[in-house]
Amino acid sequence: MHVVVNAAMSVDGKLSSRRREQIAISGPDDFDRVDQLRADSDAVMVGVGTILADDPSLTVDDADRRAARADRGKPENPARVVADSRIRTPPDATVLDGRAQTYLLVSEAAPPDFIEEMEDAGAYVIAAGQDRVDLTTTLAKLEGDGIDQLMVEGGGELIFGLLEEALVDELFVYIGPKVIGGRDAPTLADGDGFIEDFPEPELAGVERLDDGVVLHWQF
Ligand SMILES: NC(=O)C1=CN([C@@H]2O[C@H](COP(=O)(O)OP(=O)(O)OC[C@H]3O[C@@H](n4cnc5c(N)ncnc54)[C@H](O)[C@@H]3O)[C@@H](O)[C@H]2O)C=CC1
Ligand SMILES: Nc1nc(O)c(N)c(N[C@@H]2O[C@H](COP(=O)(O)O)[C@@H](O)[C@H]2O)n1
Repeated sequence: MHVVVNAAMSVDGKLSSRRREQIAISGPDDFDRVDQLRADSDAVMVGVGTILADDPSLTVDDADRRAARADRGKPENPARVVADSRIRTPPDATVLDGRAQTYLLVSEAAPPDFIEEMEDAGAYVIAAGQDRVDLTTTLAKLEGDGIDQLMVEGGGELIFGLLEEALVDELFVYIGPKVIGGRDAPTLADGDGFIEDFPEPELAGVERLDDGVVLHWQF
């Protein structure tokens, strides 16, 4: 499986403010680039923190891109994947609207009645890991289901979890003209942080876009 992480961050590395509400960091050209990345992917993944904060659709906006996917024999939209250890995804979340297949990755600690509720809402549930999702195992199961190209849109906890398990192949970071600040605001990679063996990706590209810049890193 090839894993591509994409996120937009402020000048000071924040994905949002301490209120964890969605903030417009990038502009229309960057959203178009992100839409193309979605269209090129078999699935788009987020953590449940992003579901609760943003309620994203994770679908492809551009009708031509959806049609091009259908011409290639693929579903119009990539599958959606949510890492949600104990199931906090609301049954009325937009990712469960039936516009694409949705996988919920949960841990063994997920309450069985919640699992049933999610399955009733149309999600395909994959469980691995004691207290939090075992990302290596669950991504391998997704690959077994035909997901070869996985795009990850955040947030910071999930991105760190993937980096920690050396599961990231590429990272696109849009840096927009805003300073958000705040010690409790989410950053690109949260979790416990590294204290040694820091991942050291190579810079593969730099592009000016909207009023900011996209950095492309390869691991
Ligand atoms: N600017 C941008 O591009 C984006 C910004 N955001 C922002 O990020 C914030 C949400 O990010 P976070 O709170 O960090 O939540 P998150 O979206 O990273 O989700 C974290 C949750 O994922 C689940 N998880 C399960 N297994 C895990 C594992 N092995 N490793 C890590 N997480 C695991 C846990 O339930 C954990 O609480 C919101 O404020 C949202 O607006 C989110 C996506 C993109
Ligand atoms: N690329 C980008 N730029 C920004 O300025 C952002 N705030 C975000 N946020 C993420 O974009 C996703 C929106 O999804 P839908 O369009 O609703 O499908 C979501 O994951 C946000 O967290 N991204």
